[in-house]
Amino acid sequence: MDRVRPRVGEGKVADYIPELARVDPAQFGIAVATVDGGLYVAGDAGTRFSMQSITKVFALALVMSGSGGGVWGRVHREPSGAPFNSLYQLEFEGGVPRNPMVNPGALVVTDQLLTDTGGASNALRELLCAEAGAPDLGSDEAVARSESEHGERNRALAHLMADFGTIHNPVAEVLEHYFRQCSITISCEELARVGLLLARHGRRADGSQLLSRPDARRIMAVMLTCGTYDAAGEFAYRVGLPCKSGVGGGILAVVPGRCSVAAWGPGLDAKGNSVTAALALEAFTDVTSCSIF
Ligand SMILES: NC(=O)CC[C@H](N)C(=O)O
Repeated sequence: MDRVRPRVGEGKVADYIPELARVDPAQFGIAVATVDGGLYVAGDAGTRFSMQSITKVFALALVMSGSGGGVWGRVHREPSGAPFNSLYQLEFEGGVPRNPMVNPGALVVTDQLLTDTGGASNALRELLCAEAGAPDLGSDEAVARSESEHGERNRALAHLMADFGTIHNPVAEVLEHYFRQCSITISCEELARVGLLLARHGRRADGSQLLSRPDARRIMAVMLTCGTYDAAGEFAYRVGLPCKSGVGGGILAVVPGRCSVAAWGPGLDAKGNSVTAALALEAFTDVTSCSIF
């Protein structure tokens, strides 16, 4: 906390989704959940925030546990080196997104989830509720509406992919589910518990296996290389853990076999990653030496 406290309030809250711009930037929380049942919290770890792109990890987990490899024909697994909502790369590369952690890739995953389940955002909500031990997790309707009303870029990405044949379900339906998925709210404490799904190599809180061990490993590899967009190299250098960020200011990091760390501070840097959450994760690995390297 000492390294982060003087920086709380730094960065800029996401305002391209106007509802997110209403969040007080002077907040910070962190929670560490360990595979043996420990939970350590500091700051605003109990305050719920908009999960945003962190949901992309768990949508991918559901798709990999269901249709398995089906989605990989329509999305690559390479870092994009471009912003999460970039259009030019998508068109240049024939409508196949670079990875499932950027918006177009996540839209493909949502499309697959719709096909697999017929109700993508519900399946995801149910998974998150069960792993967090919080049955009341759900979408913030005002944020979902705000995303939809200001979602022209996501619409452009989805329509471009539909034109290339990458998206199979009706574009409006895919977007609706995607916006509802991104607007789910969660606290650091709850998110850290959800992250244990990966720390336990795919085993759920109830002891059942959602993902095979190799698939859990693959998802963490995608998080490490793509989870923080065009800052993934910087995160690997500074933090050294698989991470996934969201424009709500949350970042989830996983230490395989040991623990899951959720940090949150609403102020973002220019690449859309939380300034204080990144600092906190860097301090965490510096102090604990809990890194995969
Ligand atoms: N990086 C993010 O968290 C982006 C998610 C956001 N809902 C969007 O689609 O733009």
